[in-house]
Amino acid sequence: MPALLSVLASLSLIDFFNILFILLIFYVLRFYIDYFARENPLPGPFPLPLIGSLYQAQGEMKHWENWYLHLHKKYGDIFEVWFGPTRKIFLSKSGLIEKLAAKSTKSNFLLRYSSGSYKGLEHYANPRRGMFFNGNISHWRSTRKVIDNLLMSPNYQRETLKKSQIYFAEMEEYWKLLRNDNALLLSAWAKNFLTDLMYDLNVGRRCYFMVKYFNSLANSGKKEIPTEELNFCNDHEQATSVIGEALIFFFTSPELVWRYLFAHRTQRYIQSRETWHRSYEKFIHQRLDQRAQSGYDSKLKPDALNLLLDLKEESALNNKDNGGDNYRMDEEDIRDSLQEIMNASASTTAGVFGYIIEYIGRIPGVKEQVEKEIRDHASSKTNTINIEEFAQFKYIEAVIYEVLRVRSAFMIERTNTQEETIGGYKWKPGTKFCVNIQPIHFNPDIWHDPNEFRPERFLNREIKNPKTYLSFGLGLRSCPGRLVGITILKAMTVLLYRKYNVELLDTDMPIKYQNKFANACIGARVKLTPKK
Ligand code: HEM
Repeated sequence: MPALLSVLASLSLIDFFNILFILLIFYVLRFYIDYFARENPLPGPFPLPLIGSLYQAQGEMKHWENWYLHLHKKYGDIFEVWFGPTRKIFLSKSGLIEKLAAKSTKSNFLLRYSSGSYKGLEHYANPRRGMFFNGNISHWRSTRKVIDNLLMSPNYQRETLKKSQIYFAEMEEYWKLLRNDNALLLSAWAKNFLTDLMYDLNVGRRCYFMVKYFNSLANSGKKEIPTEELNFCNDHEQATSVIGEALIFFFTSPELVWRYLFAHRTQRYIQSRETWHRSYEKFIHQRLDQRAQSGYDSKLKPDALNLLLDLKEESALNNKDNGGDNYRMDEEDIRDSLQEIMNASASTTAGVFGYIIEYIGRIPGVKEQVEKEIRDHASSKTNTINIEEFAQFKYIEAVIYEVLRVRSAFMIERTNTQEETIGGYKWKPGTKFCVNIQPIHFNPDIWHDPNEFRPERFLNREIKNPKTYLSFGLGLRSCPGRLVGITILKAMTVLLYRKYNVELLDTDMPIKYQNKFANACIGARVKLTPKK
C-alpha cells in the first residue's frame, strides 16, 4: 500500500488523465465486446457505454409509454433495450408472454428483479424484504399470502368503501371552505385523500395529508396539525417525491455512476428513505405496545400492520420459518411491506383517478352515461352507499377499466429462474423481460377499434382473451390491490358525480401526466358546482 501511494504521489496531472483515458478505453472495449458477443442478438436502439440506449429517449419519448410504442413500430414484437449496462428484452405480443402469465407456483417467472441483478437498487431497497422488490421467491410468497388474504377479503372491501365515503365527506368540507367556485386540481386532492385513506386502512393511523394540502391553498381558516404529524407528512412527502427518480437512477446506472460519480445523489435518496423508515419503525413499536397492553386477546383490527405482526409472532411461537432457508419475518420486513403497500397504492390510484376525470370530461357521451347510471342507482345525493348498491355501477366500473387499458400505470418486468425458450430463442436464467403493454392493449386482433375510448367493451364482454388485459400485471405476481384500487376509484367517481356538476378545465390542452417509475395523471383541473 505505501508503495502504491508513493507511485500515485509521483504522478503528474497528465499521467493521471492518461491513466483515466486508458481505463475508459478498456471500459468501452469491454462493453462492446460483451455487446457483440451477447446471446440472441435482437434489433433495438444501439447502446452507448454507461447510459445504454436511453440517450434516444428525448422530448415526447421521455414518457416511457410513447418510447416503447415507437420502438415496437420500428423493431417489431420482440426487441432489446439497454438501460445503462442492463439489457432488457421487450415482448409486445400476447403470444410471447404466455409463460410469464402462467399462474403456477412452479413458474420460472415469479421474480420481478432477481437478487444481485441491480446492485444499486439493492443498496436502496432490500431485495429479501417486502413484496415489490423481493428477489427471494419463498420470502415473497409468505408475505404475499397474508397480504392477498387481507386485500381480497370482502371485509376489507366493505371497510374500504365505508372509509372512502368518510374521507370523501371530509375532503368536501375543505372544498366548501375554499369556495366551490374555485378551480380544484383533482389529481392532487386524490393523492392526499388516498394517502390519508391508505394509512388509516393499513396502519390504523389518522393522518393529515388532506389538511396539509388544504392549508397550502387556504388564505384563511387554516387547520391545526400536531407538530409530530406535520413532520411525518413532510418526511412521507419528501421520501415519496424522490422514489420514482431514485428507482430510475438505480435501475439505469452502473455501479461506477451510483457509487462514485453520483455518490451524493445516492446518499440523498438513501437518507430520505431512512428518515421514512424511522417513522414506520415508530408505528410498529406503538402497535406492539398496544397489543401487549390489550393482552393480545382483544379483537385486533385486521389491518395490514396487525396481520403482518401476527405472521411474525406465529413464526416465532411455532419456531417456524416463514419462507424456507431459516427465514423468519422480522420488523424490517413488516416495515418494508407496509411502505410498499403505501407506495404502490396511493399515488398509483390517484394518478388513475386524474385520468378518469379527464376521459369522462373529454370523450363525448361518457359523462352523460356516468350521470345517468348514478341517477338510476343512487337513491340520494348524500346517503351512505352500501356494497350492494355499489355493485350496480357497472358502467362506471367499465370506464375505469377502459382508462386503465389506454393508460397503464406500470411497466411489467420479470426475470427467469431457469433456462426458457421465448420467441424461438433460448434464454439463460437471469434474463430480464419487459412486457410492452401498450402494443398489446392497442392490438386490433385482440380489441375492436382499439384506438376508440369505448367503456362498453368491458360491459359487452368483447375482449377476445382476458389474459391480454395487463393493467394489473400478470401471473401470481400481479397486483394484490386491484380490487381495493377499483373500489376506491369507483367510490370517488360515484361520490363526485352524484353531488356535483363537474366542469373539466384545460380541455384545449393535452392531458398533463408524468411518467417516472409509474404513469400518473397530474391534471384534472375542474370547477365543481353542487347539483340542485
Ligand atoms: C388502480 C390502481 C392500481 C394499479 C393500476 C396497480 C397496478 C399494479 C401493477 C401493474 C403491478 C405490477 C404487477 C406485475 O408485475 O405483474 C402492481 C403491483 C403491486 N401492487 Fe398494485 N396497482 C394499483 C393499486 C394498488 C393498491 C390499492 C395496492 C395496495 C393496497 C397495490 C399493491 C401492490 C403491490 C404490493 C404490488 C407488488 C406485488 C408483488 O410483487 O407481489 N396496488 N400493481
